[in-house]
Amino acid sequence: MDINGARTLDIKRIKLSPTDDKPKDASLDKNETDAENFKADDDDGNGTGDISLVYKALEDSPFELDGDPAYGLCLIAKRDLKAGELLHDDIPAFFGPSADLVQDYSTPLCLGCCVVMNDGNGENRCPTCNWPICGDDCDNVEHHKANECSLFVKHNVQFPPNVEIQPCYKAIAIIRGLLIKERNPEMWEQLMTLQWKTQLQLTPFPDFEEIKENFGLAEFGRAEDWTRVLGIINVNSYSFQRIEKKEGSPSFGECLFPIYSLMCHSCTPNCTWAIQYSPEFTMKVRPTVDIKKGEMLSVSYNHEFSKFGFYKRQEKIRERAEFECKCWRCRDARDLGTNLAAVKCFKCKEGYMLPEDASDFEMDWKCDKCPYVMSPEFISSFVESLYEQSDMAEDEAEETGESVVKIFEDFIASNSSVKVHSNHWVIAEAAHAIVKLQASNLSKLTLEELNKFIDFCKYLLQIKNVIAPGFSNERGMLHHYLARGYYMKVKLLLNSNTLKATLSQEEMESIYNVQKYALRFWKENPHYESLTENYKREPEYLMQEAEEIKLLLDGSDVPK
Ligand SMILES: C[S@@+](CC[C@H](N)C(=O)[O-])C[C@H]1O[C@@H](n2cnc3c(N)ncnc32)[C@H](O)[C@@H]1O
Repeated sequence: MDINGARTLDIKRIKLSPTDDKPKDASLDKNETDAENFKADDDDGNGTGDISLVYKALEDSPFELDGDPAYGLCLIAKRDLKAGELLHDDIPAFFGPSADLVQDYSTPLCLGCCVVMNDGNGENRCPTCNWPICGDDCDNVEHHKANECSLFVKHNVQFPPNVEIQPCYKAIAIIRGLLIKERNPEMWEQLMTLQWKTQLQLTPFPDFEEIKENFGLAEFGRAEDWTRVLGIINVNSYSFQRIEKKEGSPSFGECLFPIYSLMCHSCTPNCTWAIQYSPEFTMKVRPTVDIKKGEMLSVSYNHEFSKFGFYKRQEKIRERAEFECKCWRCRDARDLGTNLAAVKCFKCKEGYMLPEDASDFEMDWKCDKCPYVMSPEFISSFVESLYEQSDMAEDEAEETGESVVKIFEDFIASNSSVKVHSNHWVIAEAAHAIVKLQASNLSKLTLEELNKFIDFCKYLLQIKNVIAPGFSNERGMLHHYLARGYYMKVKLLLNSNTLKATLSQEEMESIYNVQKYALRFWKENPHYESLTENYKREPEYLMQEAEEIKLLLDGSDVPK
């Protein structure tokens, strides 16, 4: 029985009791969701709003609501979806600046566009309420005026209030959420369908009576509504950090999207997302691979999660998102066969150690060649110390005068297949660091260095092909680096008149194909429109370089 049972019963929201079902997120088997497992209950933080409003909001979209014992509510494809096609645009119900990365009130965030106000505009204030607004030309000043501005004037809330900057800005987002209650009761009711407590509930809610009092807003809203809106933000909001279109300072914010809040996370997602610049902060989502009708849509809630092997990743997700990830990759200790977490056996030094059952976080790790077992805590601290070692590469380079790239290469040589699997995430991270360091310096590399750079890109791609398939940012960026590395190699060979003797026509064609793929990635990337002019130069170089390779393929000369 699927969630439609809930719709016909017209219950408010569904609670899914955990079961032993192991659904495939790539294709949810509706028969696996059991009507007996659904019950309306708000105690554990599931929403209680009117779910029919969600169905209504989804009417024109290419996906629909479903439920699953492991994930809770989720979105599934209503029809086959093509990789790269743009899905439904979601406009935030509300958004707010996020002060997690700023120190104190000396660099406030603009209440309009969320930009960090530094020396140039740090003193600018809204003429009505005297709170920070970056300037008269702020794209989003109207959002501030329509929300907290008159409330602050009415209650004489002065900037800065008697709370630290992080809870202060969180309170602004909450206030904006609370104002929806009167302004748009239907949207409020829809927001109330959203999950508002994390599965693990590791962080207690603050005392909102006290915060309201300190803020000078003791009379505004009920403390339980403040708590509920904070919970909704914690579980569902998407954050952004970037350089706004106007050059200079970064902007930090978080947005609450009424539809995409229902999308679940996967460590090998089938969609990618981006938030456009202010004033709209529209969320764009595209499938990275073809998705079949009935399959669940998934994104990565935090792009950082994916690079880790399963154990470290699970730890991060528990700590940061406060749930136990049940995605198909997290149900496989071998990370879909990539062995991103596999550690060389300490005893036989032949086999690799992994737990036999990924769902049991506390299970001992076992060698695949001998009977040796080890506790996950021990393995985790061993891996952590290896990672710290590679993380010190830059400091070591500064101390010894050696090149950082050489230090990373030595780290890989002495640990890959020796202490950990050659695909282990600490090795892949070191290779990634080399690629990133050299990518901005390609024209200075020798042929030998370029060949190594190309090999590192290919090594990383064979991992990403599995854990981030299709038009993922990871694969797109790696194709971009690879294409640029190939181009520089062709240039070097051309300059030494050895091109024809070194690369066959077939190899040149495959270089051109990598360039075309990298260009397609840029064209279909939802992040592209959010790039500043500086970043847009990268795909422009790529385009010129692809034209040159095409000329060579056609037998024409290109400028040396
Ligand atoms: C943004 S909400 C997604 C919608 C949510 N499932 C619901 O029922 O409203 C995020 C929450 O969904 C659940 N969730 C999302 N992805 C999951 C995953 N891969 N494994 C387990 N739970 C997941 C977690 O409880 C998480 O806190």
